[in-house]
Amino acid sequence: MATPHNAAKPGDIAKTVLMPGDPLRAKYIADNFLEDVTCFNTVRNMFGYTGTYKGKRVSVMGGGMGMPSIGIYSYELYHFYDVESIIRIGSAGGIGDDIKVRDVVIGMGASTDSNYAEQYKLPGTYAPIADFSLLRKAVEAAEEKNIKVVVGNILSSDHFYNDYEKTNELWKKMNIAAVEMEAAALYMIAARANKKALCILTVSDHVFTGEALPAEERQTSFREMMEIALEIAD
Ligand SMILES: O=P(O)(O)O[C@H]1O[C@H](CO)[C@@H](O)[C@H]1O
Ligand SMILES: O=c1cc[nH]c(=O)[nH]1
Repeated sequence: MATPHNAAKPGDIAKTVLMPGDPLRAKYIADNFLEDVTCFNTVRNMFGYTGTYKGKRVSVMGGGMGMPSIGIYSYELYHFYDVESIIRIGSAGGIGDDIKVRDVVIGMGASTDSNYAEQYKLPGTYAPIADFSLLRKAVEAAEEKNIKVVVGNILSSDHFYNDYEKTNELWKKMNIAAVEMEAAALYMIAARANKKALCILTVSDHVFTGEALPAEERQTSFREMMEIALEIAD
């Protein structure tokens, strides 16, 4: 039962899928953390793998950049492949003054400048939030591993390059910790499907200070976030 974007057959994908934006980060996780790995998707090079982590069956698949992209992949995983939980693991730009490069940020809520919620025809403003059980497990796993995490409101933006330079200052006034581009849509799709989602981020650069992770450090700095996500997969 393939979809236009996923060649997996029924049963190929585990109940929990870790979803980085970059498909090569999915491959990195499969190569470095999983055992008995099989590749279930290469359509559009959006690699997807299933393997085991400490004996647990878990999948990892790229989700692409932006809400339309993660919207397609997460919708298909929830609705056509019986996936229960998607844990996005991504990079983010720091916004809060107390946020530093390499910090791990968990999106309890995901504010957005996107109109992704328009499709639901709601008579008000929807607040996209993480699944509490996944959020709690992630915080507990981080505590056990002595990893400091910031839990708060993140911004899922349609714009990596924004023409209006005051935008991030306005979001900062509302106590937004960091900016990325997918979590709000993922949280909405999960809610609508009655499934679970969480977004864990590593700060790769800071929007105001200009501090940035060197390219070669990105993979290793993302390790803590990957380990938290793998621990809570069930
Ligand atoms: O590192 P990933 O998961 O791709 O996430 C962030 O990086 C991309 C922008 O460079 C956007 O997808 C943003 O959300
Ligand atoms: O979406 C993103 C990701 C990393 N850094 C940013 O500034 N934005």
